[in-house]
Amino acid sequence: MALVIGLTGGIASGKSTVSNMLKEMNIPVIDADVIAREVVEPGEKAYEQIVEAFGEEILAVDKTLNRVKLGSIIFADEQKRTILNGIVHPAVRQSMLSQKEKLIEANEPLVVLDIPLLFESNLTHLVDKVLLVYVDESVQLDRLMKRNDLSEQEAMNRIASQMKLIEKVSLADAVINNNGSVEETKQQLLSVLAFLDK
Ligand SMILES: CC(C)(COP(=O)(O)OP(=O)(O)OC[C@H]1O[C@@H](n2cnc3c(N)ncnc32)[C@H](O)[C@@H]1O)[C@@H](O)C(=O)NCCC(=O)NCCS
Ligand SMILES: Nc1ncnc2c1ncn2[C@@H]1O[C@H](COP(=O)(O)OP(=O)(O)OP(=O)(O)O)[C@@H](O)[C@H]1O
Repeated sequence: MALVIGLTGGIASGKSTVSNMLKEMNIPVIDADVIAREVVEPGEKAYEQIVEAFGEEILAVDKTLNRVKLGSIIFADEQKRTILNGIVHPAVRQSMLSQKEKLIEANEPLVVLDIPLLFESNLTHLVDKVLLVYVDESVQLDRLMKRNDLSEQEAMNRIASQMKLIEKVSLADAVINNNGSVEETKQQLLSVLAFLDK
């Protein structure tokens, strides 16, 4: 029986950092953010729906989505975010589910689903255990502003578009505290994997 772990957290909390460690251990990771990019490529159904809903002004010159522009719209406006989610999320869910089934059929003992909005979108039924990558909000804000080159207000809008990380702690089966160094996070990951496998 495969164990399916849901890896979640908040924006810039360190999910990719942890998922890269898992990949280095040859553990398969299905990444919702990667799939969310694939399903909005030109020619895909979700791409057409987004252009219809948001207009050609959210396209770059090469006709791909201008993600910076779309992000600045949807993180500042809950209604527009709900519209985008309604277009993208069903396609992401379907693809994740079929990738998960394929890995289980291939007898992988451990499969990880990296889903930032696991709790917000009520997707816990897709996984056996939930692993949360937690950081304090001040660390999250700081890392997000630096990584995405955002103003404090823009970064705060993005954090506010998700459930607070502190509220996710009590919903998770295990928590990694990523306030410290990357090496400290790796040590926590190793202990958590041994614990979740029991
Ligand atoms: C708005 C978009 C174009 C911005 O693209 P960008 O390349 O700047 O960010 P990226 O996709 O890498 O997402 C970074 C992080 O933002 C957060 N985030 C993204 N979308 C959302 C959302 N709709 N609600 C809350 N948080 C979100 C997640 O923590 C995610 O890990 C893009 O995030 C998007 O299409 N979002 C809608 C789909 C979605 O919900 N994706 C998240 C997981 S399915
Ligand atoms: N322990 C750490 N110490 C210092 N910087 C870190 C640490 N962990 C992650 N970072 C940095 O913080 C930023 C966010 O980390 P990461 O991209 O892994 O988060 P994420 O949860 O995958 O974000 P998102 O879902 O928004 O893409 C990155 O720039 C990363 O290099």
